Amino acid sequence: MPSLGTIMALRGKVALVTGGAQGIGRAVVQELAHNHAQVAVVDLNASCGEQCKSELDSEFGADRSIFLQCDVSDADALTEAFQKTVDQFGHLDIVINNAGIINEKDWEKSIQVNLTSVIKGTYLGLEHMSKEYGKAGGSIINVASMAAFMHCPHHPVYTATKHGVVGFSRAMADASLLGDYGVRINVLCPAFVDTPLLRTVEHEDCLGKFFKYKDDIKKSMDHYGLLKPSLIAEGMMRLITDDSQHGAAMKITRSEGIHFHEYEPLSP
Ligand SMILES: NC(=O)C1=CN([C@@H]2O[C@H](COP(=O)(O)OP(=O)(O)OC[C@H]3O[C@@H](n4cnc5c(N)ncnc54)[C@H](O)[C@@H]3O)[C@@H](O)[C@H]2O)C=CC1
Ligand SMILES: CC/C=C\C[C@H](O)/C=C/C=C\C=C\C=C\C(=O)[C@@H](O)C/C=C\CCC(=O)O
Repeated sequence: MPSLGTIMALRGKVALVTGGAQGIGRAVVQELAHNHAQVAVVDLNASCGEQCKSELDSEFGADRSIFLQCDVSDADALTEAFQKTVDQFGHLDIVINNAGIINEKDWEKSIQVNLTSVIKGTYLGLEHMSKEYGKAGGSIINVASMAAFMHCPHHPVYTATKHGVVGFSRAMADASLLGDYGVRINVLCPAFVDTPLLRTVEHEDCLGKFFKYKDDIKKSMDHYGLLKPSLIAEGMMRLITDDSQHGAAMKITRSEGIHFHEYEPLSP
């Protein structure tokens, strides 16, 4: 049952979630709609996106969401998705750059989706929310991973992209303070989560030369355990609704639950 405070915080708010049709993004979309936000589901997968939209319409009504098929690595398409969201709902308050892949074979694609698109999505979010553009402010959450605090030998480029997402997000949080953007920027770092992404480690096309380590990855998953997408959505809602959170790196693990990485403070 959503808290009254959360509903009050999100009623009338507009959120854009990339990779919102499945997995973690789908759980976040569900929680946002459940708390009376309007949601733009941005995803490459048309069938999953249409299914997601149909489910949201049935539960919350057709005016609660839109589905926009988009490859986030296509900068023009992502720009158009942001604009269509504002055209549909009138404004934008929350951006969640969540879409991500594991592909150590086409590692350039991994960088495009996991890092370049997060940077572009952050800048697009600022164009539609930052006071530097005459907008009303908002919140951006970028999705990294616990891989950002480790050196995973089985997926090194994925690991690099997630390290990059953390570093970029915290740097932009500091820039937002210095520039008085009025936009809070945080990063969410889950451990292993039970989603379709984990199935990609079964495919040589995704792990490439590291495919021979797939059993080691499974041992890691067994060791650290799998989280439910709903717990990640719970952490996401805290970052969205807690105005004191800015420049935070939220970690979510089986061992520690929802907690934060300790850093030096941002610029005074
Ligand atoms: N599943 C896990 O164990 C963990 C996942 N993460 C991160 O969480 C985020 C979401 O991952 P999951 O929900 O697990 O994955 P998922 O594969 O279940 O869902 C990802 C969604 O993103 C979409 N997507 C992929 N490439 C896209 C593109 N180029 N343009 C638009 N949409 C695209 C997919 O169609 C899918 O609907 C990713 O950034 C991932 O790196 C972080 C830590 C752990
Ligand atoms: C093939 C990759 C599959 C999924 C992608 C996912 O993003 C990768 C996660 C990689 C590592 C997960 C590590 C989980 C760690 C924990 O659960 C912690 O309890 C303990 C480990 C280290 C703590 C390091 C720290 O907190 O700084």
